[in-house]
Amino acid sequence: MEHLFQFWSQLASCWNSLPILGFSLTAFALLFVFIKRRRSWSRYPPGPPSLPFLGNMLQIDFYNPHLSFNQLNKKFGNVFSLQYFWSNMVVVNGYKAVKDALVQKAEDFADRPYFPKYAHLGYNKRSQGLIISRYGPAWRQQRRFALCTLKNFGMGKKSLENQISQEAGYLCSAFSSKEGHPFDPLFLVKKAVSNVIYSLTFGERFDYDDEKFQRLVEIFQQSMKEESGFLPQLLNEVPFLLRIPRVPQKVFQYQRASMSLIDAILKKHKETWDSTHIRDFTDAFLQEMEKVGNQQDLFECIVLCLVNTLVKEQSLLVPFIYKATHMLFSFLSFNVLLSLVHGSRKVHEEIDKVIGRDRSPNMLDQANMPYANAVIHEIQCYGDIVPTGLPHMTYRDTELQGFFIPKDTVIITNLSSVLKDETFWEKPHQFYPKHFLDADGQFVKREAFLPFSAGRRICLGEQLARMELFLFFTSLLQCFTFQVPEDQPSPQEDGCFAIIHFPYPYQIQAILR
Ligand code: HEM
Repeated sequence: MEHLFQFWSQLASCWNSLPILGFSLTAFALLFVFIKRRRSWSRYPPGPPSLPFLGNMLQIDFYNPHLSFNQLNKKFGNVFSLQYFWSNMVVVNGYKAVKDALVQKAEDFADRPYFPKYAHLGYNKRSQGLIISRYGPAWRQQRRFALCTLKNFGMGKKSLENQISQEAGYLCSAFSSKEGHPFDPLFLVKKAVSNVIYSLTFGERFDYDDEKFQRLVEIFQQSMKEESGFLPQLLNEVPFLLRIPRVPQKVFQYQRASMSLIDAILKKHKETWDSTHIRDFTDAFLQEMEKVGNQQDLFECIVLCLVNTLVKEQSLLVPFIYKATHMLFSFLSFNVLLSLVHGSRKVHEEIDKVIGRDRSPNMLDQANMPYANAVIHEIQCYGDIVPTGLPHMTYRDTELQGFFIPKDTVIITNLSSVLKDETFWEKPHQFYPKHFLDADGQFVKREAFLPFSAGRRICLGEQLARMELFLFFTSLLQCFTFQVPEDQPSPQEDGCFAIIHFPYPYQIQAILR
């Protein structure tokens, strides 16, 4: 009985001290987390000192950010940090570090930052469309839908190959109509690649001199330019500035105009839409929306972002169209430019041997054309089409190359530093197709060839892009020899930057072979 009493009194005293015990345990746990966090932060990547409020904004050339990053890379190593106002940013450089991030730790680096400027333009906050969508169910659903629909409309198949070959034929006719006189090829090339994406998306191609088409192409081009420079970064990081009357209208006028144009096309599509006859990507998209709208519980995020208003519909379409066309446009304009500067005799010889002059190139020819294939790959390295990739964000706290990177840190994968990584490429700063040829002149794949990025967010249009690159490239060089007009300077090989790297305007003569 005495023992029982003792037991009860001990239990009661413990019970009384429980709050103290609980408090001590919580304090201990918090201290432990604090010390652990401090230790982790001590392993945060190094970076240049930053100014209060502005951070490192004044140290970056926003018209050539990859060049600024390359300089900082030399000083601070492959993984360094920057401060954009109050956002933490880490720049990852070189093949090894980029591969570690995007492939080895694929999910940790798969998120995208939130862009207030796009929300202001009318994109949905939770899912701003496939390219800029946050990592999660809405992104997964959109990616699956886009891939599946692109395949249904011929990506990787003969039907799309024929369509691209036909467009390449139209481009060659437009070039030959210049009858060897000097002209700027950029606008024609832009129209040709735009047509491939537009026919996939809207089911129609335009004549090159169609006024509506000219305006559409011009507006998309200007929209890309609106994304570069200091001001858009400032508006993104200090979003209350977007509330100042007329500021967003002025800064993003072309993006707004492009949305209105697509609005009109979508409206027309809706009027003629027939669920039993899906003509193009937009029809498939409208069908998906109807399906999703009827099954609210299925894809909650997609419903949020896609159903009801036309502006929300564009979340998927607008970035998809203009980013994709501009990447292809940039490649092809560099293609003409580099053939011009570095000569194309060996490609001509290979085309004559494998394809001849009487039929159009097709994708089966690629296996027998190692030199042309090597040149196409080298143009992508040398042209550096998407030098800083698209921004990623860490999905959780993670480690990279021994550094601690907290959740929600903006990550820039400096693809330029991968395509010009001195530890992987023999002559990274020269146009050198031998990077992709072995000693017997056969084509070899190189692991540091990542123009389409890697991992979860790898370019969705890679297959389509590769098909277009090969068919346009071989069709143009089958028909023409390019030369610089006598009174013109040789074109500049470097380009201007607006997320994507474009060549400066240049003049050529396309001489029929
Ligand atoms: C030469 C042509 C092209 C190049 C060099 C290129 C390159 C890239 C790069 C570097 C990214 C960023 C990947 C990342 O975030 O890590 C990307 C994303 C993307 N690209 Fe391309 N691209 C090209 C053409 C295309 C085409 C033709 C399409 C459309 C069919 C397309 C659709 C996309 C989409 C939808 C994404 C976003 C993927 C996602 O976030 O899940 N691209 N591309």
